[in-house]
Amino acid sequence: MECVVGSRCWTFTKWVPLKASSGLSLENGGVSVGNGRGGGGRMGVCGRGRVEVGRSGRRAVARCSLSGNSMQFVALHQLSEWLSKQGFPSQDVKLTSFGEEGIGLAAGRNFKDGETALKIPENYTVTGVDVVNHPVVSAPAAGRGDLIGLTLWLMYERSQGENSVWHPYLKTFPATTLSPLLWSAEEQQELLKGSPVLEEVQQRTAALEGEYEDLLPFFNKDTQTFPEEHFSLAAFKSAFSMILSRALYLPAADLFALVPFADALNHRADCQAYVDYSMEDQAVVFQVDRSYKEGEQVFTSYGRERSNADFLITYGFVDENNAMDNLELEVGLVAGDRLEVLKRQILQQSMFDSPQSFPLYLDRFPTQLLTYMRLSRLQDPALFSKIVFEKDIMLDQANEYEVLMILMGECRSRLEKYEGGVDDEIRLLKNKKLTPRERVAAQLRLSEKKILTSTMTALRTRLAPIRGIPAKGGGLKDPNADINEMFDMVEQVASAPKKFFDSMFKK
Ligand SMILES: C[S@@+](CC[C@H](N)C(=O)[O-])C[C@H]1O[C@@H](n2cnc3c(N)ncnc32)[C@H](O)[C@@H]1O
Repeated sequence: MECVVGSRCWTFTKWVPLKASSGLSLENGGVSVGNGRGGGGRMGVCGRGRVEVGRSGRRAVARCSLSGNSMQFVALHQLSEWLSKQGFPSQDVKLTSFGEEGIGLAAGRNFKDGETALKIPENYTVTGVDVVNHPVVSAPAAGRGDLIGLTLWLMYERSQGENSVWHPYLKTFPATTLSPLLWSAEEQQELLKGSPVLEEVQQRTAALEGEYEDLLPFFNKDTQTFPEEHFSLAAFKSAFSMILSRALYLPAADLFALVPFADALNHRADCQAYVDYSMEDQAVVFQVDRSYKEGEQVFTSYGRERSNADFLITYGFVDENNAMDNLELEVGLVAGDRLEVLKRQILQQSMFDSPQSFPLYLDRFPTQLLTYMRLSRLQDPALFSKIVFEKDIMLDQANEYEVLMILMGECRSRLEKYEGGVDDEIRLLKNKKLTPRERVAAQLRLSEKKILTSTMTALRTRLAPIRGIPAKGGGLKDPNADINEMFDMVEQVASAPKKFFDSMFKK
């Protein structure tokens, strides 16, 4: 079977014949397939019914009670056994339970930076090709995206229970994810109140429900093949969020794939290594980007430029160490500006639009955002020549003051949409009784509020000398006394910024 994806072609020899076990080993809480090289490292069974997984590198790995996790433990064992029988090649990593992050991969030996930790032949993966060739789901999946195709595949294979050839693999998937796509409308409203992600979650939920509506005629036509129990809206959403969190996008093949072992890799913010397809090896491969000691959890990156909102929707977690976490700020030219045509030309030359989005990070925002705003508020065409998007050049003080105050007003009005401030979220997160959904939502709100408050601090620092706020060792004369009063009002009065700047910020 051939699958042509652009210029890249993936040829599949589907499902390999059963082979004798190539040496399954089940070691001290970690499960590996193959020759079992590596031993148990620092992991060890401690006492009756407890698997202690000790400190693993930089991360403390949770202790897991065998009684609590025994089903998962057995499932991992069965997966390894099954893969071995299928001739799945030996890997130098072990499927292991890692507490909060769920199952992950532990190094089965010491790794040096750049070494290959995973090489999984393509015939052990599930992709769009399997969906197209599937006797049941190929029809409803036709013309839909890869993710929906894989969702239908998962729903069907799940509905087959132990009769599915994939049962040992599917059994190791977590029961659910914390993606807000699975929350009720009320939970979305309540837990994401104030966050810009709420609208996105609502839109995506509606799109998902629309997709299901579209599929219903297929399901209703043959309720024996598609029983309500396994093909309900809830089952569809659950399968979709599972695929969203597990299917790996393989850039070199330009497709999504379910890949045993590789889809157990957890994300770490400072990691750059990612899973990809190797044409040469006809396999899915993963090279580590640092050294690991045997037993340490091996990490991947789920994407370097992704916000926490994106992580929450896709994977159901918020990464507190995400240096690329950001909030988008959309700005535009002022409607009715007499210099609009000229300004538009200047924007176009630098490949900017109106409206245009810019990211606000915890510790920075782009110089281009300030330049854009300076241009948008400028009324003296003689200063146009000073506009350089990559450089932080103040055009004149009044313009600078206006721009900084507009940004300040926008941050303030966005903060006011949430309930409580940063401290309230920190306090809330100390409450051990929070549900997992409440916890991830509070983590997200906290990360967003922090971005807004730190942006406001940065703006105040820029504003201080312009406003004539005394610096250490001497007073500054206020050069903007005449407009100060007006902007003070803008910063203080909650409703004023919105009214005043509505034309600037396109919602
Ligand atoms: C591709 S799967 C990885 C395997 C998964 N841990 C499991 O138990 O099957 C992605 C899921 O792992 C979890 N995960 C991965 N990285 C994480 C992290 N840094 N923090 C919290 N959860 C993480 C999330 O639940 C996410 O939806």
